[in-house]
Amino acid sequence: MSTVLVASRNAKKLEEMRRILAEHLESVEVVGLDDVEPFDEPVEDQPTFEGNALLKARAGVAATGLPTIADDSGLCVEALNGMPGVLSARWSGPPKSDERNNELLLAQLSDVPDERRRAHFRCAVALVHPDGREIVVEGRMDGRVIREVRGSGGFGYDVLFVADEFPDLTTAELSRDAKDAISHRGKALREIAPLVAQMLA
Ligand SMILES: O=P(O)(O)OP(=O)(O)OP(=O)(O)OC[C@H]1O[C@@H](n2cnc3c(O)ncnc32)[C@H](O)[C@@H]1O
Ligand SMILES: [Mg+2]
Repeated sequence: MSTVLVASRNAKKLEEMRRILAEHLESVEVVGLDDVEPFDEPVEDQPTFEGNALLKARAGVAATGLPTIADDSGLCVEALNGMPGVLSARWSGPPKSDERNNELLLAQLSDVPDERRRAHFRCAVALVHPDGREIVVEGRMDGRVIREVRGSGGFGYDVLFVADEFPDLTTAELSRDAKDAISHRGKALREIAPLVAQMLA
């Protein structure tokens, strides 16, 4: 049985990653950052999701010697020219708070009419092997930002986001399976799962 490290500090994101990988990866043990010796995690200072995902995965490999998967993701709002984008996690400043991020986003969009509230989530998943091989895949989920928070599932901006596939529910109101089926993260991880199996074989 081979082992892969999933390098995320976001417990809810990690939970999504673990369950999607578990469904699509057999005989691979997935460990998290809490299961390995602590190490200095990199500042996510890259301009792209791909760049940050690679940074996090390479740091995991360097510190642990384990093949490492990392996700970098965010919400891109058309009326904000694609922001918060790679800055999504700390959009309202440190310390990271989903609640303050959502309040700020609502305030920024208060005068933006319904027809201009299009947005999409993006996610880059990087897989880095200690032998130097690297793969990055991306996923995307399209929808819009609503005017008040709704729902208690998911994390981050899910309470404000309605995906095109389920126009009456926020992604925080979807079942886990429904979110995974359409999410940026679900798409990227389902694409990378067979490549993880190949790389570890
Ligand atoms: O870097 P790690 O440790 O993995 O955890 P993080 O939360 O900092 O993750 P990112 O740097 O990739 O930032 C992603 C942010 O984008 C938002 N986000 C990403 N995917 C999301 C999703 O599925 N639902 C809601 N918000 C999401 C949310 O605010 C996240 O904190
Ligand atoms: Mg982060």
